[in-house]
Amino acid sequence: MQDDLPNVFLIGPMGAGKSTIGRLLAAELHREFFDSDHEIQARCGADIPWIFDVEGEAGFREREQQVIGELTQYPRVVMATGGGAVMREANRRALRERGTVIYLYTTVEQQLKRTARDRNRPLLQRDDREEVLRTLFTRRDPLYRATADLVVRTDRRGPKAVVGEIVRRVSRQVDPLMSCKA
Ligand SMILES: Nc1ncnc2c1ncn2[C@@H]1O[C@H](COP(=O)(O)OP(=O)(O)OP(=O)(O)O)[C@@H](O)[C@H]1O
Ligand SMILES: O=C(O)C1=C[C@@H](O)[C@@H](O)[C@H](O)C1
Ligand SMILES: [Mg+2]
Repeated sequence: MQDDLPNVFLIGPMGAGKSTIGRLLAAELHREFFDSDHEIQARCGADIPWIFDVEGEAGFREREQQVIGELTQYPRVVMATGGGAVMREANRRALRERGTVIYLYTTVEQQLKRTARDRNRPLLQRDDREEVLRTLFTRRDPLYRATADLVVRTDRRGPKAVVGEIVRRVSRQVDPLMSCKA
């Protein structure tokens, strides 16, 4: 596998597949994998619902900015971010300046299916989940697009096929002639 690729940062909404695809992509590229949500929980010694309960969403966003600010400085990593990471300008800037940013796009219908039984996403622990996801999509989709170098759909194919597309498209960005090679 080509070894001169930049850091790869995955952004997108809850259930887009950032954590799932990020882990597979890192294995494919022989890169270290970080997940900012996991890192926040490990450092805090508590899960995300607990942080939201005790510190509020604002407390969680502070922790998230700290973690993204640090992890984006590592070389040669793949990092999955949380769905709301793009809400802060400092995060958008760190991601854009320090790697290739990929927006994993999916539909609200897929998000609903993929997060149906989950209890670890505090923003979705309510009856009007569909409305919440649609509101977040309207607010955040322009920010995902403004931050990303590439948009990759995850609603029509499984994680392995998505990883294949990411590797092909990121490689092409690094070496545009690759698309002409056999
Ligand atoms: N391309 C895909 N096709 C089908 N299912 C998928 C795909 N990608 C992820 N999933 C499934 O969707 C669920 C949510 O995926 P994942 O946790 O990776 O999302 P996420 O983007 O990291 O969400 P969050 O922002 O909340 O951390 C998982 O059960 C995963 O197996
Ligand atoms: O979309 C969001 O705001 C969130 C997504 C998750 O990845 C977590 O970062 C947290 O549940 C908040
Ligand atoms: Mg995740």
